[in-house]
Amino acid sequence: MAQCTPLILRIVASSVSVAGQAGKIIRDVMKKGELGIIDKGVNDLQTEADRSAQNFIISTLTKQFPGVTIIGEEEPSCYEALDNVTADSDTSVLQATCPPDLVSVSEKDVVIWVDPLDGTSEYTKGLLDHVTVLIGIAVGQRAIAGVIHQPFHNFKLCDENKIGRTIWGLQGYGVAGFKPIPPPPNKRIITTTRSHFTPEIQETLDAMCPDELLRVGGAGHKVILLMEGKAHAYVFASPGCKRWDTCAPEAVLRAMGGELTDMHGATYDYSKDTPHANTRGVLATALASDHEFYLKMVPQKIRELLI
Ligand SMILES: Nc1ncnc2c1ncn2[C@@H]1O[C@H](COP(=O)(O)O)[C@@H](O)[C@H]1OP(=O)(O)O
Ligand SMILES: [Mg+2]
Ligand SMILES: [Mg+2]
Ligand SMILES: [Mg+2]
Repeated sequence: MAQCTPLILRIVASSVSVAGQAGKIIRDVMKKGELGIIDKGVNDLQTEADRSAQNFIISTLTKQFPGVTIIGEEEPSCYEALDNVTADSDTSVLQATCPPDLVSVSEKDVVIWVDPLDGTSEYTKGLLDHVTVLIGIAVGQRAIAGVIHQPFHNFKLCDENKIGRTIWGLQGYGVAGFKPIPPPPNKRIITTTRSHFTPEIQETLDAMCPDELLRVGGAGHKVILLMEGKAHAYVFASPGCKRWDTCAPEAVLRAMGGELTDMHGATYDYSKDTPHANTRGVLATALASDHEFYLKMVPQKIRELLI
């Protein structure tokens, strides 16, 4: 790969390739049927697919970008250096024009947030469309690029070449791998958690009076629903999500023209020493111009709880 290609494009190109390969690891574990489920806490599972996919992603990216900080969801005990990893890059990303303000970013400025398998609870239940691989790229405090790979997209076609899709986005460039569709006007469709529902989420949704509610798993999957025009807003008035759940979705959504913030309207910090928990919840909208409208409907009591 030409070293004159800006670092940020090289990281996105490698992340696109690595996410697709991690998706195959996730499908192979499901095919084998031995999920190796471990309980990490309350309503918080890990499987062999989470472990193996993270090991592969971090081994590969570390080898290519040794000066970049990489933070993954699963514990470092799951990470072993793999000698035989292939260091591919997606050539279409390398051909993209780098936004001028990102041309001279260096390795020490970058943090990569890895969620090797988002939607683990749904994965263990066979709700395979809800699963994504998330690789988010931050420069300083800001999520500026992201890759969302959906390993079981078109799974029913049974043709290995047509299974899975990868969407990537870069601030100042836009999104690729997918043609975004605007949500229907004059409607209020909200997507929220399937497996981490709480009375506070219910109270927030009641205040927002949606025409339709889509309860599905995964932060990546819900942002895909926003991009597909199937929902207007993603509402999670609860503290369970972490930075690796939102870094890639936030960057991709914003590159499309949407927005993702906490429930107070502030952006999360993605620098390397930041806390991992998204304690102030998540609010995402397909159209950034709608964001304020949804923010205003969050009950004061819920805002005070999410600090
Ligand atoms: N209470 C929680 N504990 C652990 N992870 C959570 C919790 N709430 C949300 N998450 C993470 O955020 C994602 C989106 O949440 P939800 O599907 O409930 O809307 C989940 O798939 C899970 O990521 P992961 O599957 O990677 O562990
Ligand atoms: Mg998890
Ligand atoms: Mg996750
Ligand atoms: Mg995960």
